[in-house]
Amino acid sequence: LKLLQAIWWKPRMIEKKLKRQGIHVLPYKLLVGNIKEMNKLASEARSKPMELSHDIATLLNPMLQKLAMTYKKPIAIWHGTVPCVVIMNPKLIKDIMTRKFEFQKPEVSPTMKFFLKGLSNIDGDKWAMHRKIINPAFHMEKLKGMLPSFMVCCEEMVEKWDKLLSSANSCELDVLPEFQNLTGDIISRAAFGSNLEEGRLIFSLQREQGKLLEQSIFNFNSLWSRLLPSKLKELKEKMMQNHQQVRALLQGLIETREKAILSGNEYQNDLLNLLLKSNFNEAQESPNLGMSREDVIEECKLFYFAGHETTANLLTWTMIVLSMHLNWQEKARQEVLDLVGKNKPTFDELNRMKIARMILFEVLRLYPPTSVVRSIPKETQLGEYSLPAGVNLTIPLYLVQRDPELWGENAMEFNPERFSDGFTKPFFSFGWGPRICIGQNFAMLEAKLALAMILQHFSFELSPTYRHAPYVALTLQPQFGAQIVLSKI
Ligand code: HEM
Repeated sequence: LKLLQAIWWKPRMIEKKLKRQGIHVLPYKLLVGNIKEMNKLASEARSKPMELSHDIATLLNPMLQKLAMTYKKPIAIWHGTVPCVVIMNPKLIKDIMTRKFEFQKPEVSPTMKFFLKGLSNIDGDKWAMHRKIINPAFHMEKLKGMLPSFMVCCEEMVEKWDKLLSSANSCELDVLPEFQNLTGDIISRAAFGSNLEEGRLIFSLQREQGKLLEQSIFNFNSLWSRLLPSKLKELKEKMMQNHQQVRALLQGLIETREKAILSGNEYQNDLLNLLLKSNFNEAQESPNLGMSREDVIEECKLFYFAGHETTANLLTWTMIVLSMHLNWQEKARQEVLDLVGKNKPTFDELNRMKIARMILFEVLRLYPPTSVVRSIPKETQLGEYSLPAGVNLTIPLYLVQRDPELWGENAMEFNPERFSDGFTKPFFSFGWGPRICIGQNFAMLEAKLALAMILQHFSFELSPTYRHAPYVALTLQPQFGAQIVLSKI
């Protein structure tokens, strides 16, 4: 009876409640919901070659795109037995993202829950305390102190690319793995600058952990693996080994740093140090406040997951888009050369790079690395809708930020001028409200620096081997890589 209730009766009841409020609900299909047909339509769309355009929603999720264009109100689709209400209205989106205690992070698989416990996956008072402690580490003046670390990593990448061009005028390069290495290295240095070797080891283990987690989600969702759990068990054992190794390394680092802070022996201002100092200050106010050592370990691990792939994708799409729009590549290069010539850009000079900033925001509008999802543990009012408990809310940023009603008839076009006066339209690529991305200034600074240094040294265009195929694999990536032809300037 319980099973029947979960897979048939409850979905039926929710469907009725949603329909009564004028929400268009796709018919519920026992157990699988609409996932199967959604995936089928997406793989059909992907099997055809796509022209070089920014109209990518038809490729990412053709079913959702059609529904969103047909029904201007919220619609609901089924992820298995879970109803997902798709929200496109910016007023409702801001409301959801502002009411942080009512609209919470959704339940993830038990494996994800065990291995990812940091800021982005916690709620309530614990989240508020962690956010307060971590915030100071990402303040602008702290980021300014991290710029030399960012610079070293970018210089290493530019030197490597220079060497590739030492015997030829141009060369082809898939920039996606290049930027994954760059942002991984930057976050290692920024987080554990004074213990770089351990930092790199921690993050290479985290990288492997990320891949295993991705596989575990796939396996967890597949019915066969749940019936034959040996594959899942193997994955979990490997993940557990990595988890313990990372924990031991971080514990050692934290103990040494804590001793140094207490004895007044300052380390340089990397993220770990800033976090520990802020935690000490919090604990001094009251012994009940402050994060435990376990919490600090989890937050350090999260920096890597949250900050590495997202920024690598931003840089990758920027290279692709600037190869499609050579006039903007030239404008951005001119700005960099006018401001700094071939010198290393300073923090203030980077802040003055307006065209680079406009380009990065326009790329983030069209190619947001993630979408946002929330759950509601109890019946909740949202605008005119009363949403029943158990419903998830999905905000597909790649659709919202292409909506012609919000962004104008030319919403599909790449036009960085939209951001010449800052944010005049609803822009959610870094989230919104109290849970807005804590690392957004960090990401923008590293992306701007990397872009400026690339523009100083190279011109680039798309390789004939590049196939435009945006694809969601946890984050939005080019499915077959980002092959670019680089030439030296
Ligand atoms: C282009 C790069 C990035 C993008 C597009 C991005 C996007 C986002 C978005 C959309 C959220 C909100 C998710 C939600 O509300 O469900 C978020 C949260 C978060 N991001 Fe980023 N992010 C980027 C880079 C970074 C970096 C570099 C770091 C750290 C070094 C970082 C750390 C975090 C953390 C810890 C959260 C959780 C905040 C909270 O829940 O309070 N992100 N990010």
